[in-house]
Amino acid sequence: METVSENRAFGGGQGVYRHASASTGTDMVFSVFVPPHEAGAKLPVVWYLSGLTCTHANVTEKGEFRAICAELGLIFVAPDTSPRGEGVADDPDGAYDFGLGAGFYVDATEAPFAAHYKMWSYVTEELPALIAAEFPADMARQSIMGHSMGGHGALTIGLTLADRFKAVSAFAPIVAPSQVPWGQKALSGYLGDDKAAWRKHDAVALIEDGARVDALLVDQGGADGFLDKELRPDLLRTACDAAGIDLTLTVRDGYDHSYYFISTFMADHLRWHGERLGQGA
Ligand SMILES: N[C@@H](CCC(=O)N[C@@H](CS)C(=O)NCC(=O)O)C(=O)O
Repeated sequence: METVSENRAFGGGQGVYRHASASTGTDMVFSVFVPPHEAGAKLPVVWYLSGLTCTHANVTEKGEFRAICAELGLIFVAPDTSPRGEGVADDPDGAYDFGLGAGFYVDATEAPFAAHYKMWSYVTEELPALIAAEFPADMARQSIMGHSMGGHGALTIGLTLADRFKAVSAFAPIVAPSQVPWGQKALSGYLGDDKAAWRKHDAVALIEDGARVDALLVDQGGADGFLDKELRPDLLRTACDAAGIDLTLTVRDGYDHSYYFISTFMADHLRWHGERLGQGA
């Protein structure tokens, strides 16, 4: 692992790191905030998965998570959203919603994407092992959150690995990719036409098929331009109600899809995670 940058922040350290990923077969960059802590202490880990077009940098620079993570003693990890570099296939038209910056947190099975687009394995296996080895992380206390495509990632990973994550939350998530244009394009492109494979990467379908968590926290901007066509939190509401999952879904009037929205509600989400990770209110 190579250090790209390290900066003192809120008494802790904000780092950006690069490593050669066996999952993707590319170099991958991620960021980690380590709050101030006593020597030898192990701290819980909050995973943040980003949305379309993002790298680790968007939330790292605009997410406003550090003060609350320092207060609560939470490590905050932000991976990239796709493999990148020479030989990595992109959307044939260079569109923003598929290919580079749009890995959708799946292990692709379709050529040419299967060669490098292994974001599920990267985020659920390889990067956690690296975090456990290199940072003062208590891997028995992890939680996951994300935005938009990253909200989809947080929900699907949190529902699938429910024993691993003590809290799952999302900002403006894609909740049912099988039913919306962004998701249909991505899942068909990465996984092919087998809809059974899609269901493992669709939060609403996972819940319909029996996946369970005790509770979910979702905030959604009421003025988000993607709300009705791509995000559809109503579908998550229906699925959670039918399954008995305690979903706290709040539509925030006037807020859009941007980091102005995310940063406004970041502290609320991290406090909710902190309570469930044993780090106080
Ligand atoms: N308007 C964007 C659509 C994609 C978008 O809104 N991406 C969201 C995640 S789905 C984001 O976080 N963008 C980066 C940022 O706001 O910093 C574009 O066309 O690039």
